[in-house]
Amino acid sequence: MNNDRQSIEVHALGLTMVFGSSVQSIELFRNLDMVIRRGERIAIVGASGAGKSTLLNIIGTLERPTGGKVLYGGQDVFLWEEKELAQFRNRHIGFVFQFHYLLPEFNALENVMMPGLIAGQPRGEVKEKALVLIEKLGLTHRLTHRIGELSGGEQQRVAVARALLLRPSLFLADEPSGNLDSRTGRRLHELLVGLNEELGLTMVIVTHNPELASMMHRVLHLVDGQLKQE
Ligand SMILES: Nc1ncnc2c1ncn2[C@@H]1O[C@H](COP(=O)(O)OP(=O)(O)OP(=O)(O)O)[C@@H](O)[C@H]1O
Repeated sequence: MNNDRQSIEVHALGLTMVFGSSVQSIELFRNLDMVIRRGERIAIVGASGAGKSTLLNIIGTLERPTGGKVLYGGQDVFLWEEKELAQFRNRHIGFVFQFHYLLPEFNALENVMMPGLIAGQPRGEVKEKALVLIEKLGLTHRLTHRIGELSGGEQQRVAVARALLLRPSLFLADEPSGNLDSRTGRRLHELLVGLNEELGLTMVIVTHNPELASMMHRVLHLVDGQLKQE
């Protein structure tokens, strides 16, 4: 399987994030910069509440920062209309969350196909791509199982396959192994590293798991509102 989609370099510039009112507010970060180069795998670590998920959501265009910019290939994505941004996100960014948000009323195959169908691609082509990914992730025997009939590790692999369907420029994962037992978690970690090495998939992963962090090219520690390289 080739990754025919060019990865895009991503720059976060001067990010500031403040929640709350002028009376009571929490500042998560101020003037934070980050570069994600093509083909890199990066971990973001830090204490609970430091703002890791918020930072990942901003990089993934799911949340708008209070200040600063996120550039994809030089383009300031937060200048776009919400609809345009949603299309860009679906097309270019693959997201995996700790609680994967799969659709329980659909089976594994249908869940993996969903981003392709949302993007308006022909059903036959989408199905073909989904089947290749499902096989790669070792889930072929679970194709027609509904989400509730799959183990936690299988559900997480379905979420990874779904995130990869449109060959994203950037793969983001928030605690992907957070609710898995250590053996299943380890398998998922190896799978993610393999996808990076094999497909050149650029990835940023928020994790509390030291083993997963140690498998990344760079570990960035979010502390006192700044990223420090370990
Ligand atoms: N929409 C919001 N409104 C107000 N406060 C928020 C909002 N989103 C997050 N926060 C606060 O910002 C802080 C950072 O949250 P975030 O989830 O980014 O941290 P985290 O580093 O990912 O934490 P954890 O490791 O526990 O998941 C928390 O104190 C949280 O309550």
